[in-house]
Amino acid sequence: MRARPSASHFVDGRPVEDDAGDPIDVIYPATGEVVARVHAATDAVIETALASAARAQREWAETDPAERGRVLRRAADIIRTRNRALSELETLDTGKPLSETLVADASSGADALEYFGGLAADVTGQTMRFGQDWAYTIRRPLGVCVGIGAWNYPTQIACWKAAPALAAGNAMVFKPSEATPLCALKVAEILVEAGLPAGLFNVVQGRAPQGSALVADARVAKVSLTGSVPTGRKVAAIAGERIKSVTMELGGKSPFIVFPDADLDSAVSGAINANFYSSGQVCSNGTRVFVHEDVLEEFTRRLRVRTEGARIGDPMDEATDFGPMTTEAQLRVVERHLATAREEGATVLGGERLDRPGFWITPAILAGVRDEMTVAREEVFGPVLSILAFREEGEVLGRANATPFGLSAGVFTRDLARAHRVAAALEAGTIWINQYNLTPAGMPFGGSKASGIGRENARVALDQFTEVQTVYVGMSPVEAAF
Ligand SMILES: NC(=O)c1ccc[n+]([C@@H]2O[C@H](COP(=O)([O-])OP(=O)(O)OC[C@H]3O[C@@H](n4cnc5c(N)ncnc54)[C@H](O)[C@@H]3O)[C@@H](O)[C@H]2O)c1
Repeated sequence: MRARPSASHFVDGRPVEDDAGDPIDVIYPATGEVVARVHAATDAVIETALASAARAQREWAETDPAERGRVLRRAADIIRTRNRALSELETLDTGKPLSETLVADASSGADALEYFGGLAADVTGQTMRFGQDWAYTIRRPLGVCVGIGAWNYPTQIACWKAAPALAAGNAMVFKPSEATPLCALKVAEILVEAGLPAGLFNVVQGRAPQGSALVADARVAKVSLTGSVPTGRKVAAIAGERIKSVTMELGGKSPFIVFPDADLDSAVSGAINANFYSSGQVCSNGTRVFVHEDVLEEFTRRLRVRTEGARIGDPMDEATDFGPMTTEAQLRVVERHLATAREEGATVLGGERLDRPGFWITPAILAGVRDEMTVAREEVFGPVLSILAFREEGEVLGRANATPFGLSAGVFTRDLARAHRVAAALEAGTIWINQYNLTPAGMPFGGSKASGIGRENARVALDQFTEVQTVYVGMSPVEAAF
């Protein structure tokens, strides 16, 4: 199986190759086969991308916002008509099963393009009065923005960043993860096909050096990163030194709380989605599953039975619902965490390496996990669900919040007052009540504490790709002291 992009990069409206850059092999995680090869961007490619973005952005900012919106909505329509091919590419890039990618990747990208396409003509300022004088504000695009992606949702991440940036009149240079370089190239092609002028959305490949070169460039006004906390610290430091604004979508160790009155089957489904979807490679996953002592045994029993029913196999078979890890390195991280959890006293059910080519490990349920164990403190980013017992609401809230992360949280209960009381007390950017991991384009998504700065999606993302310019209007003669 081969994926063969027409070139490594997409710059100034067309595919661009420069094989002087370091090679990056694209590996299909289900088999370990090399399916394509791209090259990291050379300085020349980065220069062309930034120069074309800076040039194109000036005109785009002057374009009628309604026209900008039409381009994005046309791109959304094209993505939907090609959903199957794009989903197969996403599966090839990430190893996620087609049963997921057909519904959650290209279509989520299309949702964002459609949503921000609809909002493009509604970027408005305010007016305010000061006696006879008054002032008004204009929301202006920032200029050239850089997007840097993680490997778990390559199409979605590219679209979630491009859509608000472009709707607001910015240009973007996007660097996908080196592990999944293919999907963003398709997004770029489709945007141009939909009528996006050349230079407004460029894709350049590479690793940390290419990412940091983009962030450091004086022409870049803003950086939106999806990645780990350590990378976030580095990227925010480069941006901070140069006073650039940032959106940081980083990692998590989110709590998922099951009260004794919860609909237990629904809570089990929620926990499965919050831990095993995309083989657990989801930033917002609720990996610390706090279960009330009264329902602990029954919850664990149902969870085990359901998890044993997971159909693990060929990701291209639509009947499969659990695929491999995306990279061999991440598989090793998961194995290391499982070994440490065993040493620290957790009972590990599942989590077995499958004897076949590719990066396969079965879903793991860890029982008897305590707060101080490594697996309860560090992000694993794999199919590892930790069960922790609790007794009281106040106790579980304290434990849930005792983490440097603050991305997400989940609460399962039938008690309305408790659901909202607990949600209000949780230190997390996104909280689901009796649901988990749903992220419609109209809902702000992002983290607090070490999990991030800023939000993606919804109107707030548009605000964060613009800045406020204030104009004060004097209506009377000016007085002065002398
Ligand atoms: N909050 C969210 O929305 C969200 C979504 C998906 C993934 N994530 C997080 O992403 C992580 C997994 O993804 P990953 O392993 O690709 O993350 P990563 O931090 O290793 O890499 C992310 C991106 O940053 C680039 N990069 C690495 N070092 C850089 C540097 N010094 N300067 C500039 N760019 C640099 C990488 O090449 C890659 O494109 C997890 O921590 C996960 O929680 C967060």
